[in-house]
Amino acid sequence: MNLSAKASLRHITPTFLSPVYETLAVVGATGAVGRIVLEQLASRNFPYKRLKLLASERSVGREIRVKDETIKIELLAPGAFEDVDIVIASTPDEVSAEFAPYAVKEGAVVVDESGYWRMDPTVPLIIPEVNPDAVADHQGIIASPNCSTTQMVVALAPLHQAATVKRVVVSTYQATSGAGLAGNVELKSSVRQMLDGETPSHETFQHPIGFNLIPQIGSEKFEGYTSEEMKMVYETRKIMGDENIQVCPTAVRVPVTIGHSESILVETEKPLTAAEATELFRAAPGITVVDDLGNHQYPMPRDCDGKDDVFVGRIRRDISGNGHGIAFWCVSDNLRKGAATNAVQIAELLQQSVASAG
Ligand SMILES: NC(=O)C1=CN([C@@H]2O[C@H](COP(=O)(O)OP(=O)(O)OC[C@H]3O[C@@H](n4cnc5c(N)ncnc54)[C@H](OP(=O)(O)O)[C@@H]3O)[C@@H](O)[C@H]2O)C=CC1
Ligand SMILES: N[C@@H](CC(=O)OP(=O)(O)O)C(=O)O
Repeated sequence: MNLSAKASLRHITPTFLSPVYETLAVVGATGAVGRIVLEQLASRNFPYKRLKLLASERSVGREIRVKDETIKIELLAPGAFEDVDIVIASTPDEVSAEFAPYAVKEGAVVVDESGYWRMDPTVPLIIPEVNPDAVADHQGIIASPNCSTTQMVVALAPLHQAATVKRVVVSTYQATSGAGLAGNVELKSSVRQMLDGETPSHETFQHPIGFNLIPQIGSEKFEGYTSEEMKMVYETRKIMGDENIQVCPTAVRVPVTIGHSESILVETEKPLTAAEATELFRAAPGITVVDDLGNHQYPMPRDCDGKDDVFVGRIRRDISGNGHGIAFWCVSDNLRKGAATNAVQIAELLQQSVASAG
């Protein structure tokens, strides 16, 4: 797909679509990502005739207001998808592993935010700005990538298309909401306990997160890299369709509630100047460039909270390398482009592919 075709994706809104999928189910509707999915469905005017909300037995019967409708949460269980066409799911991996197969058997297509299905060879892993055509290959389940991977790949895609990405060194600064609703609760209580002179407790994170940085996200996975870091390696190659891309990640949890930040050094086969890279970022869908160091302008998590784009700044040449490196900083709202927005955009692509096939 060329950049101008991709640029048109920026303008995709489903408002012109009729609801080819009539019943939409949002699974995990009570969670950090699920809540934003509901917000996105309303703000993007996603077409459906009926909306069903599902979660665990802890939430059954709770009422959630979506647009001008009040909807009761139902139990996620076999049989729940008999009348459902499309599902947007944000549940823990093990929940997704169990329910997605029966949802597909019951006739639904599942867009899944969890990590469970992403590397399954039968499951497309999609960022609509990067590999929208892969949606046609689905066999019932489509995966949305890891949040740190998504924002990095949105930024790398235009550079890859113009100059072929060979190697990436990335350090992440990941918000506590990456660990779900419990993550932000723990950040606030940790800060409060420390300000009160108490010993901070911790459960969601490996260490107290208040006034701290934790260089571990996920569990130990491969040669000293964590599961979160290896997702950035494997998922990047799958989405970009290039097994030769080398990624060296360090993932760090920081005491910020919303917005993952990344410091990225990318080496390309064809050399790029900082000005050329900046132009490529500016022309790419889903990216906003904020880059004026002299006037203290660069992306920061507080400014990206609630926004759908990936924000890129501090774009500069790698002064340590051989002219093939570009360094930059990128930030996105992990609950939006890193999760809910990307999933809703995938569902929009599905609507369009079904509408144009029919
Ligand atoms: N937070 C982020 O930045 C990102 C998250 N993701 C992925 O999205 C998924 C959800 O994450 P997040 O929203 O942060 O997590 P939360 O913990 O905030 O929410 C989890 C949701 O899953 C539901 N759930 C949990 N167990 C069950 C069960 N047994 N049956 C039915 N529903 C269940 C919960 O329902 P209930 O309220 O009833 O317990 C809740 O709605 C995870 O797979 C995560 O890896 C992906 C990208 C980014
Ligand atoms: N693990 C990420 C968020 C996330 O949920 O990722 P995944 O969907 O790959 O488990 C974080 O904690 O910031």
